[in-house]
Amino acid sequence: MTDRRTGHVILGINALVLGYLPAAWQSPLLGKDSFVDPAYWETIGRTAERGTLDVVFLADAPVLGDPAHDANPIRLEPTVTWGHVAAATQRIGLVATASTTFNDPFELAERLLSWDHLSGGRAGWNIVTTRGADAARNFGLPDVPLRDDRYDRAAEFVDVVRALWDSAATGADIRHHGDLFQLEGRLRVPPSRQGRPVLLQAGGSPKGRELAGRVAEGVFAAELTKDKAIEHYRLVKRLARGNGRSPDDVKILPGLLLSLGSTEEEARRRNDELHDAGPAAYSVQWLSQSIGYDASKLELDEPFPEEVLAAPADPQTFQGSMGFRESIVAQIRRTNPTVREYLRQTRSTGSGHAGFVGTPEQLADHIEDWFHSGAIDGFNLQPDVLADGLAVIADELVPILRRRGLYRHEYQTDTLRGHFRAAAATPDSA
Ligand SMILES: Cc1cc2nc3c(=O)[nH]c(=O)nc-3n(C[C@H](O)[C@H](O)[C@H](O)COP(=O)(O)O)c2cc1C
Repeated sequence: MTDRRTGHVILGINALVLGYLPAAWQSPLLGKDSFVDPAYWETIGRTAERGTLDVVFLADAPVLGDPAHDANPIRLEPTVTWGHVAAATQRIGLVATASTTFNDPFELAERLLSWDHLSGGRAGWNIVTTRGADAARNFGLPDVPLRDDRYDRAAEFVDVVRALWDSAATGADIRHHGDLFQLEGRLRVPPSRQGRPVLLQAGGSPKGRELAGRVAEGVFAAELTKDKAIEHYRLVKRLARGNGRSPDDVKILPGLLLSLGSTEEEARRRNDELHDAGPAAYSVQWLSQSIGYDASKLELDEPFPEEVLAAPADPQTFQGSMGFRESIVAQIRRTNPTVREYLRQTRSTGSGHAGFVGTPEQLADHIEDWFHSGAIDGFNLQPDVLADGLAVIADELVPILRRRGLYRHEYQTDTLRGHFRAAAATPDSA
């Protein structure tokens, strides 16, 4: 029996530009330039705000994506996109992903705090270390640094950024002489309405979770099953406590891939049509880059060989996300499907992120179940096509959650940090 929590869930939207499925661009609601159209992005912000959602989020990497497994290979830089949307909205939180491997802490601290000012205190930074050699080559490197080196840099990078944000408040220079960064000085940007941007983290390896426990106020996670999500939830809350923080200081927001319809059949038909309209090899390519093995070489009507599921020989050099890989392998081990069955089932169960195909009422049931089970503080929802999927969330899902006492009727707070703090407390069981 789970203890019934009081308070509301957190609802984010991981915009993924046009939607999480590669065929999203074919929607009749979109033009060929929607992804660079200011009006498209204003509509995303305003629709999310109409639903009193907490935050819109942009995952990102500083590289042209591979359309074989990236549904949105071309995209604008997130802080610029959300800078524009901030001017068209008043309450919705705005989270941009930025790499600690391919940025400079002073420049990023200044850019994020400036944007936080102009958004009225609604900015958040999703901390990632970036995966894949393609991004590295854009910065003159043959490959990304080893995973632990990336996270050692991330840890020091974040400390420098936070010290610089402190200097904005104290007016005192910082003198940082660390292993990776040396700087003396202070920011020229004053503190924002919420003081400083909210810190989020995405990355499920041990060092990723360690960083989350120490500094993150939000964790964008990949959890395919409720029991693994509960495990992850309790781990990060424990890590926060271990760093002298309240478990309420960090909110856990797994991603959820969505295809919604007015009936389950309609939702399934929409999901199938979008998958069928996309590249046939997309699911195989996504799986291959997630587990670090060319899945097209596997026997379709056989289960996954153990050597494919076993942990990467060297996690330091594994090019994907350990967080995604672990969630996929746990999902496969649960039902031991053939490769063909797995690729088919991922249409509804998701791969990397959990999937959901159904009605807004059924989605509210799912959210309520995971929330009261202590598996989440909210979800980072990822519609198959944003152009219409986001409106269903704002206009149909939110009213259902409100009737159940699970969501705000109107904004009571006006900063992103305020939205997070207004959400339900961590259950005692966590
Ligand atoms: C839910 C989730 C979302 C992620 N989003 C991004 C992203 O937008 N950009 C990025 O470069 N890495 C992203 N990552 C990967 C990591 O943040 C990071 O890049 C790192 O290199 C690999 O993370 P991990 O091995 O700790 O999972 C994501 C990972 C997870 C689990």
